[in-house]
Amino acid sequence: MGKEIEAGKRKSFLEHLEERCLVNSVVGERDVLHQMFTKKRVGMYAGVDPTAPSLHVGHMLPFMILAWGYVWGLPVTFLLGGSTSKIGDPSGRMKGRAPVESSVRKANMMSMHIQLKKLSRSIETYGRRHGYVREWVWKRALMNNNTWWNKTPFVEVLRELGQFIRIGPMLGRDTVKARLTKGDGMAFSEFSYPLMQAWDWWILFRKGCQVQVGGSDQFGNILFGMDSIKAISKNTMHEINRNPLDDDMDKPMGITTPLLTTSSGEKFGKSAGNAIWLDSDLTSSFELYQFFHRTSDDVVERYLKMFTFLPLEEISKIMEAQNQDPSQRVAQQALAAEFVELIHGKKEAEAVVMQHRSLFRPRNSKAEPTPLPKTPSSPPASHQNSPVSGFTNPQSGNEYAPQTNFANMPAPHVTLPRSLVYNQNFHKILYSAGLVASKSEGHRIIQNSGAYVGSRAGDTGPMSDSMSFTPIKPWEASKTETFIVDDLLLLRIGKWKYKIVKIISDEDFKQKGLTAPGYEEAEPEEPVQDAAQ
Ligand SMILES: N[C@@H](Cc1ccc(O)cc1)C(=O)O
Repeated sequence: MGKEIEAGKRKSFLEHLEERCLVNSVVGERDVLHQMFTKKRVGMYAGVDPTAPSLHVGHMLPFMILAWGYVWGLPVTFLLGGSTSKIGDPSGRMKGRAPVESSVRKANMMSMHIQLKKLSRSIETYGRRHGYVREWVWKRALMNNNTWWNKTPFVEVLRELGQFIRIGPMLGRDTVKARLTKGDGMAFSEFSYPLMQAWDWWILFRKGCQVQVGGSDQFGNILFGMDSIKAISKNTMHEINRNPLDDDMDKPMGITTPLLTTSSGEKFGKSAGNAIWLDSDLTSSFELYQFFHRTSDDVVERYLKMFTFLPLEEISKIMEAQNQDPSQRVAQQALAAEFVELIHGKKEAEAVVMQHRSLFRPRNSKAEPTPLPKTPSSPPASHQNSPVSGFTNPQSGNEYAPQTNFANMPAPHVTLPRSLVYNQNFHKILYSAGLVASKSEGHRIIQNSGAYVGSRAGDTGPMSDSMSFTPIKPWEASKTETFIVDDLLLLRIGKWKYKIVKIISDEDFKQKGLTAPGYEEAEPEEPVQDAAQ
C-alpha cells in the first residue's frame, strides 16, 4: 500500500481524512504524519471522560477518525477515562467542575462503556454496508484508564514524568492563564490533568498508539503529551522502554478535529440548550434524525463528508440533486439517515425515515421525495405500536428514563425498587430488569451460564476497574446483595444485552410512578422458579 501511495496512485490516510474535512490541525509536522501513515500501520487512540451518561454527537468527530482508521486496517483504541473523569479536564473551562457523586460517576462509566462497545461494533457494521470487508488486520480495543491508574503509585508518575515537566510552560498554558487571571483559580488536581492524559498516552504508546486524536479543545493536552512521551521515552528508569525516538517515524503525533458551531455560534450538538445524545434513551433516534435533518444548506455537504462513509462521488451526486431543488432537502435526508444508521443500525434508520416521511410529507407532494435510503414496505415490528415514539423525550429530570418507555432501542438503564432486588434470586431480577420475558427463561439462561453480573475486580471494589463479569449461578438469594455497589447492579445476557439497574427505595419507586415486571404482581409461582430456590 505504501508504494501505491508514494506513486500517487492512492491517498494516504491523512489525505483521506483531510478530504473528509476531519482534520483541524496536525499536532506536530504534517508531513511527518503523512509519511508515517504511508510507511506503517500506526495505532491511534481517542479518549473520552464519562462525565455524562452518554456520548453526544460532538464526540463523533474524533471517533469518525478512529472509524476510518479501523476500516483502513489501522489498530484503534477507544479509551474511557474512568480515572481522568474523577479529576475533570479543565481545557477551555473558566470554572472548576462540581464534584460528581461516586455512584453517578460509576453509572456514567458503565453506560459509556456499553455505548462505546456498541459504537465500535456498529462502526464495523456500517463499514461493511459501505463495502469495507473485515480483514484480519482490523483491530479495535476499548480500554479504561482505571486499569492502570488504580495501580500506579504517585511516586512512579512523579519520577518518570513529573521530573521532566517544567512549571513555567505549564503556567503559560491558555487554560491555566485564563483561570488564574479571569476565572476562579485552579486546583492542583486539575492543573495535573494533562499529566494524567500524557501518562495514558505513554502507556498506550508502548502498545503502538502513536497517534492521539481529539477535539479541537484537546490540542494543548495532545501537545503536552507528545513532549512528555519524548521525555519519558528518552529517560525512563525502565531500560526496556527506553528509546530516544530519533527516527521521526517513531514519534508521537496528534490530530485534532474541527470545532463545529451553528450559524448562530452555538456549539454543535446542542439543540435549544439540550445536548444531542447518542443514547436513544436520552435523544430518541427520531430526534437524532431531526437534528441532522435541520442542518443548514451551507454546511450539509461538509457534514456528509464528516459524519458518514458515503463515498465522495456519491456525495457530489447528492449535492447536485440538492442544488437543483434545495427545498427537497435531499442532502439533509441522506445525512440524517446515514448517521442514524451508523449509531442505531439500519433497521432503526429505516423506521425513522418512514416515520419522518409520514409526518412531514408536504401536501400535494408527488410520491416519495427521495430514493435515499430504501425503506421497507412496513415499519419493523418494534415500531408498529409507537408511531409517535419520536416525540417522547424522557428528559424528565430523572437521569434514568422509566423502563416502560420502549421508544426504540432497548435502553440500558432501569430503575428497580429494593424489594425486587435485595434477597431475590437472579432469575427474577433478570425478569424485572426486562432482560428476559419470564422468570423461567431467566432460570434457563442462568442454567446455561448465559447471564452475567458485574463483579468485583481484585481488591479495589466491584466495577471500579474496567468492567468485569461473573457468570450468574443459581445462588442463594442472599448472595445477590454482594454484587450491589452504590445502589447499582450491572447485568448482562450474552454479549450485548446489558442493564444498569439503579436501585431505589420502594417508596421512591412508587412515588415516581414507575413499574417493572414482577412489581406488585401476585403472580402464580412458576414451577421452574421453585426448582431454582
Ligand atoms: N481529556 C479528554 C478525554 C481524555 C481522557 C484521557 C485520555 O488519555 C485522553 C482523552 C476530553 O476531555 O475530551
